[in-house]
Amino acid sequence: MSGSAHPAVLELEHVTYTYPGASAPSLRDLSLTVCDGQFVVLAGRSGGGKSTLLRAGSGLVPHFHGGEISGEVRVGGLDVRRHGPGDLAAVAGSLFQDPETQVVMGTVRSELAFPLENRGEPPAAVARGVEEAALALGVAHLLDRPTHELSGGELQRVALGAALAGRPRLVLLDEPTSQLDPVAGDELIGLLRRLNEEWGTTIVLAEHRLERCLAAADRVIALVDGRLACDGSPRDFLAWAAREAPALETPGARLLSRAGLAPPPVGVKEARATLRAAQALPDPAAPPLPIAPPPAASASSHTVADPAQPAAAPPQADPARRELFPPTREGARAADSPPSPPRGRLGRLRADRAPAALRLKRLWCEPHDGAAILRAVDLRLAPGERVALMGRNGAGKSTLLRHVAGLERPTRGSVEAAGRVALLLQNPNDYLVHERVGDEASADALAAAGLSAHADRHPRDLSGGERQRLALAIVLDSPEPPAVLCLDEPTRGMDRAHKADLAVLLGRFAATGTALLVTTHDPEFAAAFAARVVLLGDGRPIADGPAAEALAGGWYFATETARILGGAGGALDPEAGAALVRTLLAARAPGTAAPGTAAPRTSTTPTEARP
Ligand SMILES: Nc1ncnc2c1ncn2[C@@H]1O[C@H](COP(=O)(O)OP(=O)(O)OP(=O)(O)O)[C@@H](O)[C@H]1O
Ligand SMILES: Nc1ncnc2c1ncn2[C@@H]1O[C@H](COP(=O)(O)OP(=O)(O)OP(=O)(O)O)[C@@H](O)[C@H]1O
Repeated sequence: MSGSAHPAVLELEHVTYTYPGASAPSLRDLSLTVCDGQFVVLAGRSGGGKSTLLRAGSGLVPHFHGGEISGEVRVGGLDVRRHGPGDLAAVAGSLFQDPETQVVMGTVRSELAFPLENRGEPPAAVARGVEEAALALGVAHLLDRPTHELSGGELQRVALGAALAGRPRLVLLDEPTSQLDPVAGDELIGLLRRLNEEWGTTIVLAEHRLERCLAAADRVIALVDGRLACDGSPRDFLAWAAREAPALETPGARLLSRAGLAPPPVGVKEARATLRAAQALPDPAAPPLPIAPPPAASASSHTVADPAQPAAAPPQADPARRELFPPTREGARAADSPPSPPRGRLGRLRADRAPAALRLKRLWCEPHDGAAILRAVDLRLAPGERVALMGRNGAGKSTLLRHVAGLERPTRGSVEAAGRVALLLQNPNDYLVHERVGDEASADALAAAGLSAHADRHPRDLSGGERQRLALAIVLDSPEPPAVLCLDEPTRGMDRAHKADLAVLLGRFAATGTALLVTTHDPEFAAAFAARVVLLGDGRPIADGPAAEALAGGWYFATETARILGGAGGALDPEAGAALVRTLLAARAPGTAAPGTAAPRTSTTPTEARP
């Protein structure tokens, strides 16, 4: 794919790179050329080397990370060994996986201005560049806000704005949509496509959720264990994936997931047709919907534990833990799936009478200097309930979880939990305190997170997806399952196979009576683990109902869901795919409107008049 008439902007020649202290190279004899005007997607499962390749393009490898590099990397003709990130920034703008660490300035305006000022642009050009970037990224309303107050998605957009503000020739992006809501994610890919088509900007983008970006790409490079495994058009890539991925699989196949490969990119129109076809078919494999009482609450003390407290010493194996962390991943997969929650009106009645695992009563969060973030939120979770908390960037999801876990006190209203609340914050780095992965969590928890092989490494040296899984292992690692488990975007940076594993693990927690409250922008993951979706808008639930209704109906999810299902011709992870299809089909049960037309059920939470 390098035979373009356009000049090369990123060239790698026989590059082998090993991080300091690492036992094996993260890039192996990698040669490729990206030419001006290309839109390249980097694919490959977690740990394959995508971020390392992007770091080489920005000069962080080797200048910041150190390590050993052989071969040659040139960016805009500049040899990366002789030119550091400062020089290369004039050619390449970068968005890394953790916008928290990338955003350095105090306000959004100064963050967007920084790269332009750094280049010595006159004030008028800086002001214009800031305005353009803010408009393009939809962050103009945030310009004077302190960056430390921004939500995860807002921060991601600001970091990208700063990367684009100087109109670089090459843009390197590491999972730029991982924290964006579906609409913002689509807009971002659309924006990159426009930059690419109208300005000729070269895009190199690493993503796990290929269904969203593959249609925009004209070239896909797949890395497996640091080697170039495929380099071609999206069509070539899919053919390669279909051919090679099963061969990479262990029996029982998760199909394409081992290589982190996703379903074919289809247009939304085509996807909708597939969705309609799937809905028209009866599903003989769909299990009956059992009505079972939820498990009894295990405790009734009205306390909210401090999740900031470090986990107790690695616990001893006990029966409850064995149930949560079976010895091997395969064992985990073979474990019985969790009991389905009660369905239908009878189920809801029973759930309403059962003791709550969590109750929010007219919860308000009102900062001194701004509009209310949470507005009279009423929410009740039964023990074992599996709830996905969804909604656009800045809707208040993380703020809600922080209140549930006691990290923030409500300005009005109350939070009651029937025992310990465990919380995984959005930034995995907040949890890493030891020098060794093996010291961060017990061997069982590491095994459940698929990290046993990394026990002797430094936590900060893990790839983004690996670090996210480690933070999860730390939070889930305790002698007793918590009464309430809150996870804030736990699948960030995770490939499909690990997402499916997490859904199974969460199911086991729910089966022990833990209520799950999990924020996610990923409808596929929500379909795989959640029975109920609460959609937050403007600080209060605007829809609250069975996952099937929320995910299959309404404008918010229909496009995204259709696109994912559109590729379901055997390529979705079977578990997630089956759950999604069942969810969609269940949405057609008598009494529910057809997907695509159903208005999500509105919750009973009224707006409280503000004083
Ligand atoms: N700073 C580092 N020090 C040592 N090893 C590292 C470092 N960063 C990444 N690695 C290792 O290099 C390999 C490639 O990691 P990389 O982050 O490039 O993968 P990736 O494909 O981007 O993964 P993900 O999708 O999880 O972000 C992995 O084995 C990872 O553990
Ligand atoms: N101290 C504060 N003062 C004013 N506004 C704040 C403060 N902290 C957060 N906000 C704003 O409150 C809103 C809700 O933030 P929150 O992080 O809860 O959103 P979210 O739904 O989790 O978003 P995302 O999906 O992007 O992670 C955001 O617009 C954020 O900028």
